Amino acid sequence: MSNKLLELQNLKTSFRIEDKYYAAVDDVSITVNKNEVLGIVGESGSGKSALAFSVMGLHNRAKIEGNIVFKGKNIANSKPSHLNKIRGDAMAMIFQDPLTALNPLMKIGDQIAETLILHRPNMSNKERTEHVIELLNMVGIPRPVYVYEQFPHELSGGMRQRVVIAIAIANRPELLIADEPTTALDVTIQAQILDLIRTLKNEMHAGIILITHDLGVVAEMADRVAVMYAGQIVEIADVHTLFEKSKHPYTRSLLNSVPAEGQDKLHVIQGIVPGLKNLPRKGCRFSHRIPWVDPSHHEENPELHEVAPGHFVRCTCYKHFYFPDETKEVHIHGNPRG
Ligand SMILES: Nc1ncnc2c1ncn2[C@@H]1O[C@H](COP(=O)(O)OP(=O)(O)OP(=O)(O)O)[C@@H](O)[C@H]1O
Repeated sequence: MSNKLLELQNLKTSFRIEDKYYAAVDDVSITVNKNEVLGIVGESGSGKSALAFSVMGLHNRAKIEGNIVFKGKNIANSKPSHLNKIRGDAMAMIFQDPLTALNPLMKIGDQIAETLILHRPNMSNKERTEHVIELLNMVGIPRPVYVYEQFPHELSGGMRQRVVIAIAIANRPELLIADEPTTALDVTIQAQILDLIRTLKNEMHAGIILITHDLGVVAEMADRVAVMYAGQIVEIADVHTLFEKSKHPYTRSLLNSVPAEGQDKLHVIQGIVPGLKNLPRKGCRFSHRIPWVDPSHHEENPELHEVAPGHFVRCTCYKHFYFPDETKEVHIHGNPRG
């Protein structure tokens, strides 16, 4: 039996700005397997959330092209009635900001019960209440019977995020998308929430897409990592390879901008991901951030190249990339850490 849970085939998500559509996710093809955490990293504006919302069918006015194959069925552009059956059931999402994800006027327990009423209508009231308490217990909320009756504003940020997770896992989703699930939390709470997500993978064997700009989180949690830049995947590999043998200049600059043990120098590449209207659509999208690399080293139509089994890199410029304060000779034959 196939282990494949989700397959994005040439996914393109475009938003209308004034009178034209601009792709925020541009020709992305990736797979998420059961019992696997796929990390998606990239700077703000690289298209991570647009990708997640596309999978969940949460874009109202975007144009979606390509296929989103979930458990063998293409759900791209499915009717809302069909998506409503899957969302919160076989597929669920943990949002970045628990305050906006929760209804401020509804008791915690009732908010969790709501998703059970929707997807498991045959559950008795008693069974449902018991299940909600069990879920609150599972996500590590102390005094669950008491918390059932509380409102979101009465809980701390970490506890609220646990409630959001309880809602997401209420129906034992097979695919869980976590979009920056710990960004709003302090470091100790962050570690607890990540532990919880790890437990979910181990106990429920779910496939998890973990979106973050925090490379430390990815290193700790992911099995495979996709690096996004300007709407495209620029590199994808298993987590070990990505951290030890990354090749794409963007990945290398992401890794090199974080202080690491034994590293005496940080290489920060200037600039930001351009806005949608100004995104370069031709050639290597990262080229304007690395102007010292000879233009002839970029491909005209950069493709993902499989440089080792399961390790893909976009644009052959990686072969010629070096940081300005390194010597060219050391790097021209590959990554010094590789
Ligand atoms: N509904 C929308 N309409 C128009 N443009 C949008 C819309 N949603 C996102 N965008 C644009 O699409 C691009 C990708 O945004 P997205 O939110 O997916 O990035 P991201 O990588 O998730 O960033 P962050 O880490 O800040 O959440 C950005 O340029 C953003 O401004």
